[in-house]
Amino acid sequence: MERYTSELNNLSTGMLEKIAEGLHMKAEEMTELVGEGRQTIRINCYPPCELSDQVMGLTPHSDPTLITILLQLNDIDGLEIRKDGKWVQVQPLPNAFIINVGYILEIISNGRYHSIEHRGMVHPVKERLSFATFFGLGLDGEFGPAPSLISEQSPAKFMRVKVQEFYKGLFSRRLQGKAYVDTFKIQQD
Ligand SMILES: O=C(O)CCC(=O)C(=O)O
Ligand SMILES: [Fe+2]
Repeated sequence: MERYTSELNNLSTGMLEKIAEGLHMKAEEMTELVGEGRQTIRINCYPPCELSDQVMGLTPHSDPTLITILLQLNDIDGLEIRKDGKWVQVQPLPNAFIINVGYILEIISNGRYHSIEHRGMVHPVKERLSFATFFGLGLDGEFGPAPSLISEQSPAKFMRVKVQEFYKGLFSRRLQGKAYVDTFKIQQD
């Protein structure tokens, strides 16, 4: 477990560096924004349910992370993402991770990356297990769109927010689609 979490930490750091490069952010900016980051893990266990077409395992949401690295432990279908308004199944591939973009990356990238709305469905006869490793921010400090991505032509689309307030606000509301990120949007006219 210790090895898994530390390897995944390296993987997420490497991915965030590449994402920063792709966004043409200043090289150190992502490292400074993320600091030591905050890694948390959730193991999801969805028992089988005969009425699988009438119940939900995990309600639609986006993760409060920069990125989430998801492992479908026993390769059972169930993860769905919302694409163009429709729910699309994500087929588990053996020995492959699924990377989800979360709210924090959406805000830091000033909306260039979109957090992905997803949900967990249950299987009629098989138990489903998934292992989610979340990469968020340490509780001190604040974050907002990366300064190097903001200009007169490309103004900030999101407000800056204290990390603690961000998490506090999140946990005081119901898990509900992507609505939370919208509360940080700056109205453009
Ligand atoms: O079970 C899954 O595949 C998704 C889990 C998930 O979205 C989460 O833990 O945030
Ligand atoms: Fe999730």
